[in-house]
Amino acid sequence: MAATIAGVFNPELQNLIKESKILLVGAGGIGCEVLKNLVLTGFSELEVIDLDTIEVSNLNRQFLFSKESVGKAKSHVAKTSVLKFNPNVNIMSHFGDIMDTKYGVAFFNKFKLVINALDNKKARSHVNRMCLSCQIPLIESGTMGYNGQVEFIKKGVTICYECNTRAEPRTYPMCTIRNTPKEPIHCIIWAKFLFNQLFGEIDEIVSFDEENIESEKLSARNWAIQNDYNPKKLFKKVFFDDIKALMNMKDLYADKKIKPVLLDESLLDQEHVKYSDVLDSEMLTLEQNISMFLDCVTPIKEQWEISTNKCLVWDKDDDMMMNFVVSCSNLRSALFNIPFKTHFDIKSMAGNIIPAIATANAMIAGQIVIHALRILRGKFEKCQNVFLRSMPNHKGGVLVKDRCLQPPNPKCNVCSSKGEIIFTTDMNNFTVRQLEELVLKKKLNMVAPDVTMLDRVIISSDETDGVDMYDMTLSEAGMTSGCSFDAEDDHQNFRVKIIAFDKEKSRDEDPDFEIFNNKNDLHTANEQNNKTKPDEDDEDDCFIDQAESTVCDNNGDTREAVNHLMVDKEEIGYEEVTEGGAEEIGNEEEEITEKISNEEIDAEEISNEEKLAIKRKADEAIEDINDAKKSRVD
Ligand SMILES: Nc1ncnc2c1ncn2[C@@H]1O[C@H](COP(=O)(O)OP(=O)(O)OP(=O)(O)O)[C@@H](O)[C@H]1O
Ligand SMILES: [Zn+2]
Repeated sequence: MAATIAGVFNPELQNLIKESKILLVGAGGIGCEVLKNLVLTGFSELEVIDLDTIEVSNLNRQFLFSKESVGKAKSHVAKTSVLKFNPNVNIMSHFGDIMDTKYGVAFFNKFKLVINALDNKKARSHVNRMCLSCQIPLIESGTMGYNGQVEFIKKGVTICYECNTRAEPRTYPMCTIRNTPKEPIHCIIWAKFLFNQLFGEIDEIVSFDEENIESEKLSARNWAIQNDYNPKKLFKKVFFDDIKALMNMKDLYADKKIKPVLLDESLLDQEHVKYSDVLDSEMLTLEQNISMFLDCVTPIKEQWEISTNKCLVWDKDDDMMMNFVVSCSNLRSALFNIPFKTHFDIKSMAGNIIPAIATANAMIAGQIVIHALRILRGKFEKCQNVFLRSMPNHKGGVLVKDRCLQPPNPKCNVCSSKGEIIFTTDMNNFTVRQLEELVLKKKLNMVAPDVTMLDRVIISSDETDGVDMYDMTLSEAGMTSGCSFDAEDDHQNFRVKIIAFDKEKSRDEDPDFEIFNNKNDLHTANEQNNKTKPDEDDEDDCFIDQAESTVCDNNGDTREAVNHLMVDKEEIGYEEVTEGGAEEIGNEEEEITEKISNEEIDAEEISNEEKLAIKRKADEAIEDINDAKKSRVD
């Protein structure tokens, strides 16, 4: 393989590649690409873990899987497929959840490097903590549409995954979309899937009872063709019969609050209800949604019949396609007791659903392996974060690199030793169970938390301890405003001191609890009348400011400008694959910088015009990086 081909890598690196044990977490879109790259690069000691089985919808980009492998464990099939590239590689595949306590410190300690190719924040945070605890370098990655990033994390050297607040993830589990929608967006995604099933490229199967999912004969498309896309029959099938089938799957809704309700049968025969005079910003009634659905099926079917390969691409600017998604998602909402949305809202929400792009995953996976090689050689300083942009920058590049490693945030609850957070809630109503589920597990990403207050155990991860205070409120459990307690997760080697304040809920819409990183944030929040949550842009700005301050020093404009240009230079010279190969910059500003760094000219001697030129270039470069960061994927 590549590592052993003379001239590709030096003998020392060849050995490192052969001998280093690597853990890959996730064998999905990015994971498949990474596994293939690792094997083809010559890595020979690999373990891969994934908790999921293969779905039809994975096949378009997770190329290690084929139709025959649908339903099988991703990790096992991925292993079998890449062994065909090189049968001499030692790969162990695990079909399991990386958060399972059986993958503890002893498991992680085996690895020289861990690579995350995950799709959720909780698992990412968990692996982050495990790697910090075991002092193992971690490569974190993600893509969204054409965007993506690769981040290097090492305790004491870089920021960790949790050093900065991250936007909430924008992906949705398929089971929620299929069976237990809770929000309008779940119904909108479902409606788009249904559209694809009937008229487009089939991705997820969202309709028609589960037993027949694999049966081609009863696929939604074939059913619709057999019934000549009769709108009324389709309406009955999707919004009545399928729901009855879902309701019969007792286990699905056994202990959940979310259960579908059946619509009134008389709606099947309702007269046409006019909706053309309803503005896009106004809400349609249930009856209007039904009429809209019945009206749009036939025109779309006619478009589909004459389309290339009989395949339509959903387009938010096509009135009929838009009406289909509006009516289907609102009808689905009616079944699950979810508020309707207006045409206008649905258009913007449906237009923002971002598809996974195979080439973005491939580029990110390539970059992951380049980082892996640097890490093995101990060249951490070259592992700056890399961002994949959706549009080329002014130099025609789509991959941009941070100017330097981001140092750890000393206030981080996870990687700094001073983990302390402020927690406010209504202590007379908030229960110990809510503290465990909503705060410790959901918000703070713990897996098996223990809570002690003044040596008294309030929550124990060990059932045999017999501690059961779950139904008590925090007050009943002995907490008072201003008290502090320790929450820890031994498995993650993560502990944090929590200072709790009692805060009565004055309005229904107030949150059940809030978390602040320090007292100042709490005070600011109180001052702003609880409007605390920074929006996404603020977070990004914060992040970027921090990055800039680590590079610029106080030596005045010229130095700053030159520093900025260095970024530009590195970024343009995205040639590091060749490790120090010549860069094709060749512009005036570059020559000046080189002269300065070679001490051929004194920085002070640069003319103002030249300074301005440098500054202009630098600003463009910074803008590029900032643009890329704004689309950081979680
Ligand atoms: N806790 C976990 N333990 C093990 N594997 C996990 C865990 N959580 C998620 N995964 C796996 O991570 C993989 C993520 O891949 P997925 O394809 O969804 O996203 P991706 O690789 O980021 O790319 P894309 O979204 O483009 O497909 C999935 O196969 C999923 O099963
Ligand atoms: Zn941190």
